[in-house]
Amino acid sequence: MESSENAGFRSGLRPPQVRAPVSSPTAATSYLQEITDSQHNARSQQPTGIPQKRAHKGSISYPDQKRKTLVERAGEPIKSGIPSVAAGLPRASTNVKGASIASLSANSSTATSRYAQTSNFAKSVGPGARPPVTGRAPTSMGFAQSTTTRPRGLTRPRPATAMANRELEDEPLQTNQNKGWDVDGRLSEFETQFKVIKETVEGTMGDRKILEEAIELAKNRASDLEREKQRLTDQNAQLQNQLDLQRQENNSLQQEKQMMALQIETEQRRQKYELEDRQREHKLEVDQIRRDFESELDRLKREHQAAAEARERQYQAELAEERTQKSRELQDLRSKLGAEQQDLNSELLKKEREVQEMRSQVEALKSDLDREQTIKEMLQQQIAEMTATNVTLEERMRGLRAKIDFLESDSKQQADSYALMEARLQEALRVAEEARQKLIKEETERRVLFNKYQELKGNIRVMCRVRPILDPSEGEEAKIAFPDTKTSSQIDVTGPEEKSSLGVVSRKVIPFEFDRVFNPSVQNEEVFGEISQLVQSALDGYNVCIFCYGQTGSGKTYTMSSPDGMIPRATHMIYDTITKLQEKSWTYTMEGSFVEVYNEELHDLLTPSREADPRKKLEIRHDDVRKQTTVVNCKTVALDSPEKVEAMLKQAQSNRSVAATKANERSSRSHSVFILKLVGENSATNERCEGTLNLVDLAGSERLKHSQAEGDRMKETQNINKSLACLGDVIEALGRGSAHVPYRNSKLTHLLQYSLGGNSKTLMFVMVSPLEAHLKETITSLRFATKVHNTHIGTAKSTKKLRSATPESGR
Ligand SMILES: Nc1ncnc2c1ncn2[C@@H]1O[C@H](COP(=O)(O)OP(=O)(O)OP(=O)(O)O)[C@@H](O)[C@H]1O
Repeated sequence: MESSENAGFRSGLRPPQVRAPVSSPTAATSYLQEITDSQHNARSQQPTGIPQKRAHKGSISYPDQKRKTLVERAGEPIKSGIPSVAAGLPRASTNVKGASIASLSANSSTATSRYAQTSNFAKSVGPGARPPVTGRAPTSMGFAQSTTTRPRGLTRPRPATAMANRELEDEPLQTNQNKGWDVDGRLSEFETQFKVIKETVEGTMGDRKILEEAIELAKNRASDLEREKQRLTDQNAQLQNQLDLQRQENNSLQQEKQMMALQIETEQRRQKYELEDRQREHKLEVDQIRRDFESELDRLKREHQAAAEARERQYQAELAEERTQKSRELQDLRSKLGAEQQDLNSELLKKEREVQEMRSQVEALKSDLDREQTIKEMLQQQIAEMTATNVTLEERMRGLRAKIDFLESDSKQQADSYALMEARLQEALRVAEEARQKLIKEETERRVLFNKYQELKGNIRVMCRVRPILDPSEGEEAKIAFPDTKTSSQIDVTGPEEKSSLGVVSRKVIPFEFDRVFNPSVQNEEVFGEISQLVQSALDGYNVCIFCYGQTGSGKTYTMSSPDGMIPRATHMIYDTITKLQEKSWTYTMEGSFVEVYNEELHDLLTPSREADPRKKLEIRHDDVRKQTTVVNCKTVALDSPEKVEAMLKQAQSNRSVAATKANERSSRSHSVFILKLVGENSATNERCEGTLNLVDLAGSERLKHSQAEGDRMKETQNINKSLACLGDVIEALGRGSAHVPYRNSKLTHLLQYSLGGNSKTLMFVMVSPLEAHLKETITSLRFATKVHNTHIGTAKSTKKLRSATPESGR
């Protein structure tokens, strides 16, 4: 549009009018559809289908010419190709695609006049001659020129009328005289042309109507769009208003924010000043308080010093008084002690006499026992002889029976002889039965005598064992002597170096006496020989407890649990005895359990810790009637073969190893208790006995101050020391015959309650290291053992009793 306008102004001519080309009727619809697009686009572009009149440089515009009358046009020379004019005119439908609404309306309003102005027909039939048009656009209108037979370059100005034309073209008219003046022909031609033109005009009128309708539609559309535009403009204005409002609001908020920031800053400044004031005040206050405090402190110090001096003076006076009083008391005590010592010496002499008496009693009992044993052997011999006689008699009887059968005679002699034989046989059987009964009785008596003998030996016995040096690298050997070679009951230990008040260094020999002392060369077999009598007591229905006490590495585990230690040997002995006792009508059941006391807690050594149910804690239950102890939730194994004992020991050992850490062997830090329950029944005498054998491997007895333990290790050591001290207390209380024995003070003594009291036999092994480095611990252990050895525990009682009376019980 812009370019075409500029072109128009440059030429100084009227802006060219857009001319809508005539298109087919179907194009009208698409025209309407594209109006909207075209409103904008068409302004800057020339629609392709619209031929545009452009003002070319040098071209001439002619004023519109007045339409000629038919008479005027009749004078013009006939132009061939008129029908083609009709073909070139706009048809019924008009293609206005791409035209702007403004140009369309302009075109539509001038359409008719333009046709009138520029139709070829008008040009061809118009009176005035037109100057030749060179470079004219090859529009549909242009073909009018081709209607002449003349060449293009020879065109001349046309005459204003047909007549003038004729004069101008005189020469050619003369050559075609016959043709040019045929008026009728030409009239009829004109009429034909007129008809054609009329038709064309009518068609054009139709087209015009259609175009007007289209224009109307376009106008409506334009007004719609105009309204839409108006609405959008309104909306836009509204939005603009809103935006303005928002902006205003934003501005006010910004202002508010600035105000707030200002206020905050002011407030902060105010608070800062206030804080500084407060700090100043506070500092002043603190200074004041400090000054007050210092003066108060000085005053108090002075007062305190005065009071302390007064107190010191008073205490010194009191102390002097106390000292004189105490020295008086000490004198009294010394005299009292002298008297008591005398009493004790006399008591000791009395006790020694008692011991002598006891020893003679023991001797007597020993001879009784020997006598009984000889009787027993005699009886056993008799039984053997009787059994042999019995066998012979039975053989003879069978022979006689055979004879009887053979002879089949009823003779009196034979009958008498048979009766005699029968009587003899009966007599032999009776004697044999009597001998068996006597033997059973003897066994019961033997038990009573044996246990009496045990009781006389003391219900708590202490034995000492010194282990050999395993390797020379272990260190220097302590000076330990075994002077009593006859009874093997003494051990002399040379104590550490001592400095007298005169500066003389000496070493004391400390003698200790026990029931038996085993030197390093003694093997487990011999040791077991000494304790086998206690195992027998357990089979006889007593509660027996065998301890191993001593410092770590002194040989406790070796003595108790090594493959040939006390536990396997005891169980083997029990199996052998049980088998032998079967012929004396005794049947035994044996059950074993293995527990550990660690940090005052009980653990089952036969259940791996990963399988143990943490909710089921081991609990100690005592049966006061049966004098028996059971550990609830603890695994108990029926030991019906020696292999089972071995398997049980192995399992206990492996479970104990799991609990051990690399640094600390668990066996040194816990007490292990092997509990063997023995229940025997005699079908002949209806006797029943229930005994328990406890084999205890105590934790290392080293003192806390020597072990220099810390943390968990310290806790362990404290627990060990506590339980060992409790064991000593219990034994002491039992020895004193105290009404209250503090069994419950430790787990170990609580567990062993019925194996440490009146109804029990106790053996303590005190294990000693042969090394000089362990001398102090050795002496401590031996002193503890001596204390236990000096304790006398009340007479043990067997749990043996008769079962409820049965008809045979009188036997
Ligand atoms: N009579 C002995 N004959 C030979 N070797 C022995 C004897 N007594 C102990 N031993 C050995 O001495 C070492 C320490 O013994 P043991 O482990 O029995 O000591 P412990 O007192 O049980 O120590 P812990 O308190 O750590 O369990 C072991 O190697 C053991 O084999």
